[in-house]
Amino acid sequence: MRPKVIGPYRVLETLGSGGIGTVYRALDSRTNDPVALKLLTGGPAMDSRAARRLVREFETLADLSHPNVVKVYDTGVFQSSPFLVMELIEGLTLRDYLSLRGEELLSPASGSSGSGLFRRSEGPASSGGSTSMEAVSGRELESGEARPLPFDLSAFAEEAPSDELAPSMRFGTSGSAAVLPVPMDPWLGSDSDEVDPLDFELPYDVTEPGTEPVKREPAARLEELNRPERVGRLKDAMLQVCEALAYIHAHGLVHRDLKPSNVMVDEDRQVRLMDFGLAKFLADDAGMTLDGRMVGTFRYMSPEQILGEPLDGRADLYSLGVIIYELMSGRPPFDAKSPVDLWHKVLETEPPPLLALNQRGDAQLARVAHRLIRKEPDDRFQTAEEVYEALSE
Ligand SMILES: Nc1ncnc2c1ncn2[C@@H]1O[C@H](COP(=O)(O)OP(=O)(O)OP(=O)(O)O)[C@@H](O)[C@H]1O
Repeated sequence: MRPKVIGPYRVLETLGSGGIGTVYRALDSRTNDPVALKLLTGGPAMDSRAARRLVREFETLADLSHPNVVKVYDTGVFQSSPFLVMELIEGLTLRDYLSLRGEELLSPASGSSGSGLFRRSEGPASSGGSTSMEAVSGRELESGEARPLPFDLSAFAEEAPSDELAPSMRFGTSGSAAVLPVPMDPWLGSDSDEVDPLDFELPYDVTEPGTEPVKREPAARLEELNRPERVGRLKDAMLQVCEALAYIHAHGLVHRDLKPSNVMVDEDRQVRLMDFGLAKFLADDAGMTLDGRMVGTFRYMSPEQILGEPLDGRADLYSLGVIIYELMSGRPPFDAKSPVDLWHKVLETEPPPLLALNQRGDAQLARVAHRLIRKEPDDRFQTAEEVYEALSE
């Protein structure tokens, strides 16, 4: 049941639930400021002493300050569960942000009250305990995590990429990507303008032993994934994630659970990295919680994280590569029915070339993604700054 009050915070509604806790919209009764409060009830069971110890570790997060990293204001313990009080982001998760289309945003339903597109309905808790939502008009967002939109959706209205991306967006002209040259080498890509995209053969024969079979999304879906405005948003969001990662890595933190739902975009299109550092605090050095559960989301985990090896920022860069790959092709580089099969694939096989899955995909993003998901950390980009540069070229 939703608590009414947690410390000095008045709980107003449930924003969502994940593997390690539930996030509430709350009000700081001392200042009347709205906040997001994450109550960690889904991690390892702990007594209040262990919770207090964890809270002391969380306090270091409050010292961090970066425009692309969600601000942590306060921490505390509620009924033996630690909680974090954060900046409330009035926005969307990355996946939902990318899936929005101009005509939906500009429809009369999307009034500034934000009540037009979706209405919240408190349903029975799903396996993850998430709040269920009901689409009132328009379509449900891609992730199925529809939530009331507290701002005018026209803030995300589609514009021609060239107008939209310059000068406020930080990537170069190549970023706006209409139809992009198809690379000579589907593994690495090439920027050659001389290759006719339509002449490109699907590289079934280039798949190496142990390579995942090429299973493409339907053409209409690929067209949607390649909408220039969407590609522009993806690139800009990735650049902002790089800035956030560079900052947290410089502060000795590894995110360990980077995935699309941990990236939020506000109405000014400013990206916030969420949940950084939590995984580390909840895990011991081998990346396991006290009850033996692995910390992190399997699909985005690097080989070294799967193997329980010591991690550095390059593990986050691997996760970033999986995110780009998935958001470009509509499917993750490795997929399996069980975690063990998935780990086997991540450790042993090569993913299909992105540009075989999505022939008209953005070659620059594809090259960056493939370099990021190399199995050996030494073979990847080594820092978030390097990724930023590669995406800005
Ligand atoms: N600071 C915030 N401001 C606004 N909404 C937030 C904030 N933090 C989280 N949320 C919302 O709450 C939802 C649940 O967040 P939570 O971090 O618990 O889950 P998750 O990231 O989906 O999964 P997991 O915790 O397993 O990584 C998010 O998807 C997001 O929509």
